[in-house]
Amino acid sequence: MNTEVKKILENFIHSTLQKNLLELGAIKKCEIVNHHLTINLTMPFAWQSTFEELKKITTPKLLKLNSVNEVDWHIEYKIATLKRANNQNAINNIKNIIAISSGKGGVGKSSTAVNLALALQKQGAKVGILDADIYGPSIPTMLGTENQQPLTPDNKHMTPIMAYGLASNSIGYLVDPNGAMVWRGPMASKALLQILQDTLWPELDYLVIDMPPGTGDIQLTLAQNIPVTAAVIITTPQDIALIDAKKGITMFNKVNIPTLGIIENMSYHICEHCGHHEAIFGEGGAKHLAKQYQTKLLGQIPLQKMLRQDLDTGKPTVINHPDSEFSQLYYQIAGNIASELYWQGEAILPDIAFKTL
Ligand SMILES: Nc1ncnc2c1ncn2[C@@H]1O[C@H](COP(=O)(O)OP(=O)(O)OP(=O)(O)O)[C@@H](O)[C@H]1O
Repeated sequence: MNTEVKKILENFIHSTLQKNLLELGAIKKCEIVNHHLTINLTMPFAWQSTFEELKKITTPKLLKLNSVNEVDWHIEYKIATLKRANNQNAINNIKNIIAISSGKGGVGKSSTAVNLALALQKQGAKVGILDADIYGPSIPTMLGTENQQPLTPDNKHMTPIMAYGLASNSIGYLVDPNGAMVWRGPMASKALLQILQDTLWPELDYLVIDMPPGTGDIQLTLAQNIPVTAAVIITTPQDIALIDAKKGITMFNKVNIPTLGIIENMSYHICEHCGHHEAIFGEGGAKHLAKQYQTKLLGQIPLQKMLRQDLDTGKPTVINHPDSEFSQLYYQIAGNIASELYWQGEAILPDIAFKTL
């Protein structure tokens, strides 16, 4: 590799990189032919927006070199399969499972889960979402798929419902909304595990699971029995939500599932008229909580009418307003999640993780 090019690539520093691109082994080709530089990268975690930054920052530097007058960038993803908590068996075709959880209902767990799943996809990954929220399965409405039902080609397995490239399954596709509310205890956790296992998931780098809110028996049984890689806790800034978020972290600790971090939703309100930011539910709580439990504050999402309106029409903001500042926030948080998962985890061979039906 040309030493000057190498130096420029080595010097690219970013919060998603704990090693530089060369140490990570991400540069698969770096070749100059007739002043034409070709750089091929292979990344083990979803990284598309940082790749765009890399190009923007380093291309002008590379073009200043005498030996280069054109730069051609390529990226491909071979997302690493990371060791699951408690060495559980993998679900067929799924590399990594991320549980999105909240100690308390109504904090925006499902809204965040669906936008993050779509944002992970935009970051270059193959993604699915499982709505395990038995109390109020809202993902079908948020994806605009509430009138669809999974097919059962062999009367045992289900084909997931595809929406915006996401593979989804939900208890909401299978029972009517009123029926879902009466599910209790072992029956609910058993049904959810069955949905997870009996869905014919396509090959997925990440499956996002929208967990039922709370920290009771159902949540504990699920956390224990799903081969989760790591959990993310959603909270709002109110004291009451933060107290419950603590219970969530404690629950995951109890079953040895690492908490990747906390996302604070409805963090502040942006005035539609003057753009003023107001922390109506209080300030600093999630940051303090993350510090106290030695985990990260992965991001803060404002209270914003557009986020709710987009979900109500079945087109989450990441799809309906992909260039908005709110979508940028979701991309950033998704990038943080993918990189944190990789750096905190231990890569294992995918063929060990995969089992056949
Ligand atoms: N940042 C936000 N700005 C505006 N509205 C939001 C925001 N986050 C969530 N909402 C709205 O708040 C309501 C509750 O959100 P959501 O269903 O995601 O919460 P939840 O924690 O999953 O709830 P439950 O525990 O009942 O399943 C929804 O109408 C959603 O559109």
